Amino acid sequence: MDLGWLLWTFLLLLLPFIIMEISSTFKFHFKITSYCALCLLLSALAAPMCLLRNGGRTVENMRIISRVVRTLKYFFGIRFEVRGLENFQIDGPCVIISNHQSILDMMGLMEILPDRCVQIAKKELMYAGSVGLITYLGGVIYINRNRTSDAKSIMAAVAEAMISDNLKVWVYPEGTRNNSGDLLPFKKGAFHLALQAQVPIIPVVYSSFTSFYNQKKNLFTGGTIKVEILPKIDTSDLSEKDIADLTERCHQTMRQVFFRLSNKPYEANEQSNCGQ
Ligand SMILES: CCCCCCCC/C=C\CCCCCCCC(=O)SCCNC(=O)CCNC(=O)[C@H](O)C(C)(C)COP(=O)(O)OP(=O)(O)OC[C@H]1O[C@@H](n2cnc3c(N)ncnc32)[C@H](O)[C@@H]1OP(=O)(O)O
Ligand SMILES: CCCCCCCCCCCCCC(=O)OC[C@@H](O)COP(=O)(O)O
Repeated sequence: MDLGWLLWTFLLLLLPFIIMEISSTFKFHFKITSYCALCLLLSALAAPMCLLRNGGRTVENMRIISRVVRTLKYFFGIRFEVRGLENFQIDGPCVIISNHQSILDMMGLMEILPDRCVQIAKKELMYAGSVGLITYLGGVIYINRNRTSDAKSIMAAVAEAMISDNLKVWVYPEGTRNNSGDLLPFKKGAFHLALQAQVPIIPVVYSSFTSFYNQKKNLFTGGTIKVEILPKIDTSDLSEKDIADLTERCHQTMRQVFFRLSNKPYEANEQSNCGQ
C-alpha cells in the first residue's frame, strides 16, 4: 500500500519531465519535417521558374534557387553573420570547401553562394522528389560515394568543365554530415580537383550548430550562424605529391577557425587527421 503511494508520487513528480520530453521531441520533429516540407514545396515552385527562365539544366538556375532558399531562414529564426565575402571576388573558377553539419547547411550554402557555382552531392539526392529535380536543374554534380573509381573519373571530367565553362565547385570534403562539434578528416577528392584544374581553393567555415540544433537532444531553436570565407589557397605550384600536405593544411586552418567561430577552446590534434 505504502509502496503504491510512493510509486504514484514518484510518477507524478516525473510527469512534467515526461511531458516536456515528449513535447520537445514533438517540436523537434515537427520543425525538421516542416523544413523538409518547405524545401520540397519551394523546389516545386522554383522548378518551373528555372525551366521558364533558363530552359533546362544550367548553373544559371542557381541564382533563382539561392534567392528562394534565402527566404527559409526567416521561418526558422536563423541569422547569418558573414565575414570575408571579398575573398570570393576572384576571376575564374575555384574549388570551395566547407564544413557540413546538417541538412540545414543548404541555407548557409545559398546565403553566400557565388555566381556560377555548382555543388558535388551524393547521387541519392537526385531521388529526393522536387528537391532532386531542383538540384538537377541547378547543375549539381552527383557522385557515387561507394565507388571511388567512378567518383574519381567524374571529378576528372568536372576539372575540365570548370575551365571550359568557368565554374566554381563547392565540395564538402568531410564527405558526409557531421554534427559532432568537430570536423571529420577530409577526403581528398576536392584537393585532386583543384590541382587537376589548376585552380585555387577557398575554404569556408560555418560555426557549430550544436547550441541551437542537436539531433540527440531534440534541440532546434533559432540561432546565429557565423560564417567566414577565408583567403584563397593557391595550388598552381603544387603537384600530386603535395595532396596529403595540402589536405592537412586546409583541415588544420578550417578547424582552428571552426573552434574560434564556435567560441570553443582549440584542441590540437594528436595524430595526423587527414585522408584516413
Ligand atoms: C528552391 C528551394 C530548394 C530547397 C532545397 C535545397 C536544394 C539546394 C540545391 C542545390 C544544393 C545542393 C547541395 C548538395 C549538398 C550535398 C552534400 C553531399 O551530398 S555531401 C556527400 C557527397 N560529397 C562528397 O563525398 C565530397 C566529395 N568526396 C570526395 O571528394 C572523395 O574524395 C571521393 C568520393 C572522390 C573518394 O572518397 P573515398 O571515400 O574513396 O576517400 P579518399 O581518401 O578521398 O580517396 C581514396 C583514394 O583516392 C584518391 N583520390 C580521390 N580523389 C581522386 C581524384 N579525383 N583523382 C585521383 N585520385 C583521387 C585519394 O588520394 C585516395 O588515395 P590515397 O589514400 O591518398 O592513396
Ligand atoms: C522524397 C522525399 C524527400 C525529402 C526531401 C528532403 C529535403 C531536404 C533538403 C535538403 C537537401 C540536403 C542535402 C544534404 O544535406 O544531403 C545530405 C548529404 O550531404 C550527406 O549525406 P549523409 O550525411 O551521408 O547522409
